[in-house]
Amino acid sequence: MNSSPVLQLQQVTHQFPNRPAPTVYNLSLDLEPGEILALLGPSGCGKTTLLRLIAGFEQPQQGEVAIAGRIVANADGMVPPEQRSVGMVFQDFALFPHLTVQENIAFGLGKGDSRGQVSEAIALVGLTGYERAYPHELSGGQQQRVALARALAPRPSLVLLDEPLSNLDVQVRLYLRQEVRDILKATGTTAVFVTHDQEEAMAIADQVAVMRHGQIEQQGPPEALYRAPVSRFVAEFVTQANVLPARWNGQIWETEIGSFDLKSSLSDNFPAFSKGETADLMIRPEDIQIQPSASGTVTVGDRQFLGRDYRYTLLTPSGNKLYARIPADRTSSASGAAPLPPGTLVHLTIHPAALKLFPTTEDVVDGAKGRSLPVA
Ligand SMILES: Nc1ncnc2c1ncn2[C@@H]1O[C@H](COP(=O)(O)OP(=O)(O)OP(=O)(O)O)[C@@H](O)[C@H]1O
Repeated sequence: MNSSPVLQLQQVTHQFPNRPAPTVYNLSLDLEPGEILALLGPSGCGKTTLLRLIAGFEQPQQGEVAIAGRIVANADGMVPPEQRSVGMVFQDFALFPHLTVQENIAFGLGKGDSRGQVSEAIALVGLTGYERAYPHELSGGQQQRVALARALAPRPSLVLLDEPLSNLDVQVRLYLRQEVRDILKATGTTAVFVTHDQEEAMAIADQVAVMRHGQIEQQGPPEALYRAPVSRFVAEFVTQANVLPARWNGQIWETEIGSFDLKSSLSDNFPAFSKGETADLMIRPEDIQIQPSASGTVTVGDRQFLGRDYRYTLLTPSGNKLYARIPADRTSSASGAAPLPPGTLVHLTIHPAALKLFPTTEDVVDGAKGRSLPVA
């Protein structure tokens, strides 16, 4: 089996003429055959621009893009999109309204392609029987399946999907997530898709690349990003972790909610610290356990029922917020943990092995600002 990368980017840089800084900067990545890669990151980090560089709608000023072993773009020139063996799926479906399902799918096929490829692609996305329907006669989810069938029908080396589910209702998104993954896997398709939804990225992709300021901050399987985020940014973006300041007292890390021995959770490249220094402590919402306690210093601010679990908003003595996710089946009679009404004083239990420490940074994920907590 040929295991050379289907997609290879080497030190790719792209800057729009009217922008003060590159949108994609010195970015390298490899994608193996049959793998699905999610480009995940906040608005404006360069995800779509990177996808357009791969598709051939933008040309890099530096570096090189190769698809199926062929260089398709560098600073000297580029192969046009239609000659890259790449299928595209867009957020707005981009179907031709005056063409039927089968005509839309046949549109991208060359002369040498068979009619059988159209019916094969229609069957693949579960739309057999809808061949003669027009896009306006289909639901949003069905239209996006037509777009996926159209992208897959020519059997491209690579399929690129730009926020393919973001125009759909939440229910449709949830089942189409699984369907898209199943279809890509069934056909052994190598794919890159853009999303700013971390749950979607984790659900669909084999590899997730978290982008920030035009670079990949971390790339790996979803589990690796979740368990071992390399930075506070990745931790907050991927796990929506709580972050609070911790101070090294020479022996232990002190925080507003307790002290922790963090020897096992310090990353190898963490700089040496001296007494009194502070760092950012990451606590994942699912690693917090709460018990009602009259001597507790943290108060339940709010409680939301999310089906399988409760999401508690906890207020620290200084009034800042921490989020905890507690399984809903852990009833108060069994463990005293849930459901607790707002106003309850609680004691927190957090296993130190689940914690991570990062160098203090001000540059946090949008929307996560203002969550920092003072050290007691
Ligand atoms: N054609 C363009 N000309 C100038 N600047 C552009 C152009 N396209 C994108 N940009 C800028 O490049 C930056 C990255 O845009 P891009 O669309 O790649 O981000 P993104 O991560 O996909 O964001 P979003 O999730 O909001 O779609 C933004 O600051 C954007 O304004």
